[in-house]
Amino acid sequence: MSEASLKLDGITRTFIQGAAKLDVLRGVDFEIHPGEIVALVGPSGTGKSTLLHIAGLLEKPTKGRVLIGGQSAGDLSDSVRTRLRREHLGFVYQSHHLLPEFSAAENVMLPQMVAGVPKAAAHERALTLLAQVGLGERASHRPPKLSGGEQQRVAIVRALANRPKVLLADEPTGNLDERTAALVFDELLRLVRDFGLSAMIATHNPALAARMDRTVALHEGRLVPA
Ligand SMILES: Nc1ncnc2c1ncn2[C@@H]1O[C@H](COP(=O)(O)OP(=O)(O)OP(=O)(O)O)[C@@H](O)[C@H]1O
Repeated sequence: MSEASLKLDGITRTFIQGAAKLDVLRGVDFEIHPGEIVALVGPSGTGKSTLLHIAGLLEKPTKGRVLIGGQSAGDLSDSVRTRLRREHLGFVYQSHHLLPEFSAAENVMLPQMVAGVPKAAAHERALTLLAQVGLGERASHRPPKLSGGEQQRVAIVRALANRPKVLLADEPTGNLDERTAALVFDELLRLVRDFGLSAMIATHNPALAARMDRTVALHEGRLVPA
């Protein structure tokens, strides 16, 4: 089988709060292969967000290694790690985290410009991506003028703007009503499949989990098939 897009090797994460010690992750070993879409489930508080933050290089594990396309992130300087995150990983949160003072297109342009894409090319790509989620006519609108579903669509294409290899998403439709959530989730899956990405998506919704290629659950700090 080809090399894993994302590999977690013996990941542990312990939080210390005063005298209390909380072992949230206790040795997670896991691989996502190119093009594979994995649902991450588990009761609230089992560590799904913590695991996604570690996999997304937003947080460091207490122990263990994260390998992105075969490269171990822990061996890298902060600046190279940041570049690896920017070039290989896209992240979608439950809340859209769009900048309200910028238009939808500008929100999608920003990560590209930070990565050095010229403004005109970033604008063109933003418009192309927004059109792919039915927001071609709304590109110049600012987020407060968009519906919740539209805001989350913008957040999804923003995460894809720099052509990541792996998309990580934490309850990406968790703030939407059931019908909108189903529509936005359809679009998310369609883009991930069309672009040939790997993805790990945390969800509390069994119907959404069932639409992914496989499901893993966090149980007592480890990932187990579900
Ligand atoms: N920075 C932190 N400091 C201390 N404890 C933390 C920190 N971040 C998370 N935790 C604790 O780690 C545990 C796992 O939290 P996490 O948010 O990863 O769970 P989750 O499975 O994503 O939950 P939910 O489904 O409710 O979003 C919780 O008990 C949480 O309180």
